[in-house]
Amino acid sequence: MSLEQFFQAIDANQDIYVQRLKEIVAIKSVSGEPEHRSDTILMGEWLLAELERLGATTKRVEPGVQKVNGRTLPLPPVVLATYGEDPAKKTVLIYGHYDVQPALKEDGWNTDPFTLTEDAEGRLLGRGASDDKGPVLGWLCALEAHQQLGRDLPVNLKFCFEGMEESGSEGLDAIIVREAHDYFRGVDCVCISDNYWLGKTKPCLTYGLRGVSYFMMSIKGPAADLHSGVFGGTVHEPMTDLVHLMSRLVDPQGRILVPGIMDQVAPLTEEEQHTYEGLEFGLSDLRGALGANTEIHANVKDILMHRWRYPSLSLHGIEGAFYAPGSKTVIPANPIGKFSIRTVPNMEPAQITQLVKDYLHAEFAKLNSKNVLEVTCDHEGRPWASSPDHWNFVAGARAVEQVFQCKPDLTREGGSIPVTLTFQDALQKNVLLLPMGACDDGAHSINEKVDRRNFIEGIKLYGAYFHELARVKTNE
Ligand SMILES: C[C@H](N)C(=O)N[C@@H](Cc1c[nH]cn1)C(=O)O
Ligand SMILES: [Zn+2]
Ligand SMILES: [Zn+2]
Repeated sequence: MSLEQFFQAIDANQDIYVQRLKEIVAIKSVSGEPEHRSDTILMGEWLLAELERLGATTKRVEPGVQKVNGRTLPLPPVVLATYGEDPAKKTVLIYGHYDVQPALKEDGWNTDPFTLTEDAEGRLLGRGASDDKGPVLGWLCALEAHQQLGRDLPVNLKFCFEGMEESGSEGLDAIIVREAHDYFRGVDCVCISDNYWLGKTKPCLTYGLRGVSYFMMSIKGPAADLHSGVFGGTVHEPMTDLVHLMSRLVDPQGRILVPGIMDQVAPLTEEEQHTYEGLEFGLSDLRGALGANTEIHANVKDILMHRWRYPSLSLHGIEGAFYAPGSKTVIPANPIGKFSIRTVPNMEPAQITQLVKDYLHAEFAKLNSKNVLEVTCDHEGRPWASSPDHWNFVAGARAVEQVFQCKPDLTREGGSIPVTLTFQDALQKNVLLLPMGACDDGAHSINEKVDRRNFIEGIKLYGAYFHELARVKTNE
């Protein structure tokens, strides 16, 4: 089949695809919120039904249960599917996630986060539009378009879609390891579309990710919240201890204050130095995505190195503290500070957790507080760094050239998709990250969007990738 015909079909169907994206953005699959667990499961079921409609053989895998604040919640299903089993064709495994980050209109969204809304610039606004419902749906649209044109897919497909990626991918690693020589037998390469272009115009292929270790720091004091007029000045206030400890984690220049962390970072090699050259990325791209001029580093190379190859520590929030409008005079009894460390090669998650715990307990001891500190690591995912020389990347680059008439940038990513390393290790196959979204999509933020252009050209890219995979020589 000429790719031109396929591209025309995607253009002709684009409104149907956008409508379908609207349908799934409306499913509030927020994995981190127990009240949306049933919606998250529903989203998994939507995918199972859609895959079956497209003629795939599906398998629903239950990862088990999760304990949240004393409640036992079922984990959303891992959706596995197979489409085509022709031994003469290569088999590519596609991974994506159907859960999303929390979103409230009151956070500052201009539109309802769960109603996909297109603005005058062709931005499709809605939670998950870019991360990761747009890409997940995109793969299925590329498959459907082939069927509508009466064309065979040039590759066999396997799918693995999970519903807990935004909450530590609980249960997934064990399933991948278990299925590596069973359901995933015969897989030749893996492709994940769950990150973003460096800028707004040029596509990229991605060969590295940072890991993430997510911490909860609880300070327990009085049995219940207190009246600050009655008790203020007479008790050790948990918030005072917590805010002090949180201020000891990272300085305003982004330097991590926990001793020993930077010692583990892989040294910078001459070869790596060159990977920051010639990329289509400038300060204006960063500022555009930030919506501000608040960058720490002055030049592009430093910015990218601090996103890709150095760790960072971010403070996310405080649970159990007063945050509503008004001026409630309360002393919170048990606030929980949340922060995470983005990890890089050669950091070892277990050692990082120990360093953080030891440091925070030592700092807490200096306060002579009678409150009780507990530090836990909620989830940890390892960093991943690969090489873009594999034929899987060659196929990805050729697909980019077919759709965008340019060579892709080769990038690493500051975010984390811990399952990438699991696939690479358990299957012993190459993993390519092939993003659909742009740098300013606002994933995890308010007003998340995917541009109509990225969504539609992204579907073309996935189809072109299937064809280039079929064509590429495995020794290229
Ligand atoms: C890059 C990917 N789309 C993503 O957003 N991953 C999350 C994974 C995560 C880990 N803990 C919570 N979410 C991320 O990088 O934050
Ligand atoms: Zn995400
Ligand atoms: Zn994602």
